[in-house]
Amino acid sequence: MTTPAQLARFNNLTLGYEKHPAVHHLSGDLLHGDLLAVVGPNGGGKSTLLKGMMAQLKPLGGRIEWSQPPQLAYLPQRARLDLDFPLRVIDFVALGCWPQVGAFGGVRRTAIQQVSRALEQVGMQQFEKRSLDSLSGGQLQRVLFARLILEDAPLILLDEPFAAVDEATQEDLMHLIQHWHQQGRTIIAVLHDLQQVKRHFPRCLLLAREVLGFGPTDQVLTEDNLRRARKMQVAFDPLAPICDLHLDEEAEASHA
Ligand SMILES: Nc1ncnc2c1ncn2[C@@H]1O[C@H](COP(=O)(O)OP(=O)(O)OP(=O)(O)O)[C@@H](O)[C@H]1O
Repeated sequence: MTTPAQLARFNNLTLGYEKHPAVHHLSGDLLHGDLLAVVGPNGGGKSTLLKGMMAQLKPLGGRIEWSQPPQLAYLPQRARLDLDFPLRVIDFVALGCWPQVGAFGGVRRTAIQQVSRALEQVGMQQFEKRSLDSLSGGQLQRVLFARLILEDAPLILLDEPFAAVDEATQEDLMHLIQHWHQQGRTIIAVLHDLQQVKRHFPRCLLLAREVLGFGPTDQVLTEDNLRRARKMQVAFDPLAPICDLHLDEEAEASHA
């Protein structure tokens, strides 16, 4: 059961691949209107957690209890995106409002102004007619954020939104995230810049397969916790012992 303040509850959640946990026994709450950073070493399970939240991965153990079915928008890691095709910026961003306007007809009529406004918000109004594959990395990231604006989701998951993005672009995109937060949306961002997390994110999850801290950022990003995070061996090891819980049975029970 969740309380009204909770959007979701991680209940002893274990996620992984071929029964080897990548996120191990996570418990804690995601609150409505949270601005939560997920930090930790490479391979620590941050992207895996987002995949679990999107139900792309079924829990090996435990569960995520949602207060209501989640309506979410997702920004994947840029390295995982293959946008090397000649789609125009305007058409790509318009895909963000596909669910509202339906597949046929309406896009041009109803969405064109919204698309222009979103591109203006990210400073890309001059680029409407350009093809995606002609954009620089930072410009592409702005366009991806414009599409998130159109998706208009109450829960937004961002996987390394500032990777390989210059300072000015980071600042602009951070403003947009703060704007979303002020609108009452819930935002979870996977980040590596701890100073940025301390400055802008009130809550934080430190993940190195195990949960090393989950709560107010100043209580999570302590020297002690960060030292422990650095020491964690988080490489995926196919020979590592499988979690000693009866994971299958537990997952079965949680889905019953
Ligand atoms: N499809 C997969 N099959 C097997 N193992 C995987 C798969 N995807 C991820 N892993 C492993 O799960 C572990 C967690 O990966 P994940 O991508 O969640 O880490 P991360 O914290 O997001 O890392 P990074 O900071 O490097 O992006 C890693 O050891 C990774 O190799």
